[in-house]
Amino acid sequence: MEGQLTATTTPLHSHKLLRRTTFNHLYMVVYATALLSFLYHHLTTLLNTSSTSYFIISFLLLLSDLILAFSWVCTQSFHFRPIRRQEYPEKLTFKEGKKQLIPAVGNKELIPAVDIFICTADPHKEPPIGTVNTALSVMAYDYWPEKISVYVSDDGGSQATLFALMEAAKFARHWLPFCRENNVVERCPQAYFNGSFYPNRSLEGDKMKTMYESMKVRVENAVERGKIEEGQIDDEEMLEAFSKWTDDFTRQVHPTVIQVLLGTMKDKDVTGKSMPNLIYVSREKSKIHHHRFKAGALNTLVRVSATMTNAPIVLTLDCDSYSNDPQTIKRALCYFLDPEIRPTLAYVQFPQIFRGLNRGDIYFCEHKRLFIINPLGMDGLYGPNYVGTGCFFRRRAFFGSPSSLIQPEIPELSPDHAVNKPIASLDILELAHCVAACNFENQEGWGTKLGFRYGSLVEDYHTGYRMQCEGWRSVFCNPERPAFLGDSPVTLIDLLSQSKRWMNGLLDVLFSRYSTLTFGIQKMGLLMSFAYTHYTLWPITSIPLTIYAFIPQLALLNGIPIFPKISDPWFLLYIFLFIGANGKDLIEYLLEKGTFERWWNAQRMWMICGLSSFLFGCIDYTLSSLGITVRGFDITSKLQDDELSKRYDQGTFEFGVASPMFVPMTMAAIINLVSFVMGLVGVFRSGVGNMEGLILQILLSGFVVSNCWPVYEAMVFRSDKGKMPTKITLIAVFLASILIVGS
Ligand SMILES: O=c1ccn([C@@H]2O[C@H](COP(=O)(O)OP(=O)(O)O[C@H]3O[C@H](CO)[C@@H](O)[C@H](O)[C@H]3O)[C@@H](O)[C@H]2O)c(=O)[nH]1
Ligand SMILES: [Mn+2]
Repeated sequence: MEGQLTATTTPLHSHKLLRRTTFNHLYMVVYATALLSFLYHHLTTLLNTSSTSYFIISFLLLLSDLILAFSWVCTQSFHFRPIRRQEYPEKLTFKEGKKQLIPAVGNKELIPAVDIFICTADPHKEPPIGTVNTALSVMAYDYWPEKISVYVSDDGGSQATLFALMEAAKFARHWLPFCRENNVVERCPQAYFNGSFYPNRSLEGDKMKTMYESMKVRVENAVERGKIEEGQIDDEEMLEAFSKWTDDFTRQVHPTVIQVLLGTMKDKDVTGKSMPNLIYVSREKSKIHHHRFKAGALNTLVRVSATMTNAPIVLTLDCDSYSNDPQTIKRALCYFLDPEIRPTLAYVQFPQIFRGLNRGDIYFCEHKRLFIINPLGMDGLYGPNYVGTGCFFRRRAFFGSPSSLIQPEIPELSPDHAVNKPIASLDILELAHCVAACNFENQEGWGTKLGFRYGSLVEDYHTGYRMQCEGWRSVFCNPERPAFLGDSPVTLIDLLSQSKRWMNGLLDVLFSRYSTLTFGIQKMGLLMSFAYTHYTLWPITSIPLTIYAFIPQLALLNGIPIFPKISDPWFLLYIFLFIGANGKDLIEYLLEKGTFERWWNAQRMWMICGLSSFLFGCIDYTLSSLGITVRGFDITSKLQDDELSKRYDQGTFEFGVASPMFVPMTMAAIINLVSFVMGLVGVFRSGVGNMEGLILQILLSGFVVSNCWPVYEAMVFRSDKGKMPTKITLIAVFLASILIVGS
């Protein structure tokens, strides 16, 4: 369709500095001064110690505090110039026909097409019905359907996923007009039929619901059987597609499968209107070529989509992040169409927001800092980091810096190439297969200079970072109504495995030649590179967290005072630093619509991760760097069983499996309890006066104990499947006793 989008009145967006900024600056000065005096005090203590054990303890504490202090310095980047944006999609108007006069205000633009990438990788951990819902929710965007193409990348190479998308294509013919005609806001069918929107029931709605439910059953059955039998398919073309799953077709080794399920030129919905394109892509896999996980999948989609539609705007989504607002494309366009920011704008990132979190969000899946607070801060600098899903890119950004376009190996892949053949034509399909093959990337470029970057398990963070180093900028778009909703882990081990993978990926970047501390500083200056460094330091904070979880407590048990006495003025400084950091954090959390309960759980998860996923991430990274182990991308499960969901909804921690990651935290729980109790006993026996030097250590143990409540519960009081496995408890008790006796 020809036509133009115009902004009738400018501007399409605005932003303002957050009111808290002045306070932030003031706080920075005060806290930094306190921190400096604290480190000075530390150093003098260290230099004045005579005994060796005392020296070792002081040294470890100084090391911890230096790491924490540097991490604090890095976080200040987020508070330096935080901004909040607003966009006005209603100001985008549309004029049909090329010749029509367009009001001479604002900018004129041909309606940009959008290629939407959805990644899935495992039909068992990521049920295809979820992918179907995500695909349907974006196909139903309030946008010109012929301008939308949805590409689903299936790294699981699963017949069930292809089958599910075939079903989605059929259902879409009814669903899209239904949404349009009824002005449905909730365009993800599962969410619509479950949610609070469905009460306006209608005959038509009920019919849709029945249709949806029966599709769901067919899809789930297909997953269960794992194979599609001939009888289930009547379409010739589809039969041919399924025939690619020969006996030697495995997830790790198989040819490319590309199937156009809907083509906008030929397929119409039940009311006769055009449909978006829907394309299934399972790239070739072989044992000789590394597939580069998600980044590899996305680069394949960049190329395949270039041959088929080559839209200037690309949206990346994980299979679980469905669209929650049909206006989202227009919202993103408010930035992409602005001529002022356009030349360097690489991407518009929406926050990751999760559905179904329990009230207290016990595992801190919400990641309010990562997904909301910090991006607001980076937005006032060069823009937020890319978080893997819910992000609109300008295709051009995959091909070199804003000032120098890197031409890909064939002209058809270039961002300015115009596709002028129908997507299902033989030429196009042949080329699409060629660029999806494993050996296509043998040439230099992809993953280093072109497309999504390789070399880190957090391809999202790495890609956004490298683009910003090249001179690209980004925008954080955080509308009132969440644009996307996703799934989060519901068991502790899932969360920790995810977090461990992230830590591995962050270390990949920290120790690469593109390190945020060297390359980053050169390319982007201190503020931006410190913002990025804040993340690469996450795994490293396991060092101070581990030291603080054991050393002061063991010293307390041995009656060794390591912090200032109550009567010492330095005591107040310690208290101030603790309360200052936590208090500021809490205020910020509450200002961004958080609750105290969630904040408390967030700081608890920080401790838990510090003693598990951060620590094991570092170990994992070291082992694999030495070539001892091989790392992979453990996909986060998006499944939930009923009993498990019930425990999760009640806010009960799920341990259940005997993972080594639970050992250090369980040991810490035990040691802190013992030292806290012994400390209190000491105070009762000999009075506060004689224990003056140990009070801070007792308080610290008490604080850890109050955070460890779920661990005690899981060790002692629970009998359900999610309790702490006895094996872990025994190992932890054994190791903790050795530490106590040996110290
Ligand atoms: O070889 C792979 C591995 C994963 N994926 C897809 O990657 C996405 C993210 O995987 P998930 O297991 O959900 O990881 P999370 O840790 O929950 O994801 C976060 O962190 C990832 C980086 O580690 C980012 O890619 C994600 O966008 C971000 O949401 C999913 O859609 C997967 O299907 C692939 O396509 N191929
Ligand atoms: Mn995920």
